[in-house]
Amino acid sequence: GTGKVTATPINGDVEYLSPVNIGGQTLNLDFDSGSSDLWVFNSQLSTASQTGHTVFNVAKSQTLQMMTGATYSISYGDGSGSAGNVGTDTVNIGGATVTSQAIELATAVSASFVEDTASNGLVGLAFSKLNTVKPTQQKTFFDNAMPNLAEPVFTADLRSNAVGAYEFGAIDTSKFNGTMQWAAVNTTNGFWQFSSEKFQVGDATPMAVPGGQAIADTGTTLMLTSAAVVNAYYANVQGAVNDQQVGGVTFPCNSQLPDLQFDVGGSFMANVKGSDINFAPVDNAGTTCFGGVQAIQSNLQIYGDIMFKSQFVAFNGGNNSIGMAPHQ
Ligand SMILES: CC[C@H](C)[C@H](NC(=O)C[C@H](O)[C@H](CC1CCCCC1)NC(=O)CCNC(=O)[C@H](Cc1ccccc1)NC(=O)N1CCC(N)CC1)C(=O)NCc1cnc(C)nc1N
Repeated sequence: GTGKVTATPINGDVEYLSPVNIGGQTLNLDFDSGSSDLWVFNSQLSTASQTGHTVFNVAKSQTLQMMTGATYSISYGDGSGSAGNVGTDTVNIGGATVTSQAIELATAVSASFVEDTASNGLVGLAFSKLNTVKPTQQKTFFDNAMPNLAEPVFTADLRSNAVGAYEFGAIDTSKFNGTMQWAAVNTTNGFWQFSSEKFQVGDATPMAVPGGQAIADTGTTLMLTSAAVVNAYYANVQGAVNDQQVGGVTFPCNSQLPDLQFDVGGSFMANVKGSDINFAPVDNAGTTCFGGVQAIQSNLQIYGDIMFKSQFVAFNGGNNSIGMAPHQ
């Protein structure tokens, strides 16, 4: 079978939310190809933590079965996290259904999750080896769904300030231009990781990237790479400054940002449109804007939503590869 759901950008493309049906109850969740836990806001949480959220009511599901003694605890790159207990239930994502999916039921969530009332949890779509359930690690929705999918794939069609889609089991060729190009994924770290050894602005000399590895992460808002690449890119932008106050590079909102190409698997260069690198204004007047490409101190670069807004991406769990093509 196949399954398709909308991916709706929230608060200026900070994240994308999709409807998921769990035991008959529908919640808007954040699909995250950078982690492997499916966890939800639920009726076990304190009333304070539930404020403003749609929660999964554990009493109302006819099919929820608690997993005795199972717990989870996860922390994310931005310092947020959640923890709780675990059950299994039927999960239906746009028609793709798993009858006994591990559902992680938060009994504690960090403040940033409480404040982000649009999101009621995450669907982890990285590799199951990263799942945090103890004592028995659980499988992701994609791993469980794969045997019944028409093709062992899911795709991310994320749009700038417009509704896009996640699809399981098929690659909709009407959603991208030209031929999709593929690269091998290294699953050692549990991420959708591929080699990405260089960047290029226009027809300037390509810039090498130390470590030369990247992950495709729908759960990260920005595109995070080496400081050297960031500085070389914004050297092309009049008035760009590294503003510690704001926490990264800003520039005049009316700047003409150049496109940025990045290497995928050493086999092709994919393009990020300059317009997608203008992430958002930092001031009310909208004169100074925050860059979508920012520096990270890590030998693993993180290509987040900024990249997905320029590239239609296919994740192939059958042969562990990643496909990219410019959006239609
Ligand atoms: C099993 C763990 C799993 C693999 C985990 N994976 C990740 O952290 C990557 C994953 O994709 C997570 C998924 C996020 C988590 C927060 C909620 C939204 C989804 N991504 C990140 O943490 C990347 C950094 N965060 C982000 O990109 C958040 C995402 C967000 C969006 C909306 C609301 C709130 C947060 N957005 C921002 O920081 N910004 C948006 C606004 C802008 N003005 C600034 C940048 C990990 O590596 N954890 C190890 C880890 C733990 N602790 C730390 C400190 N670092 C770590 N790497």
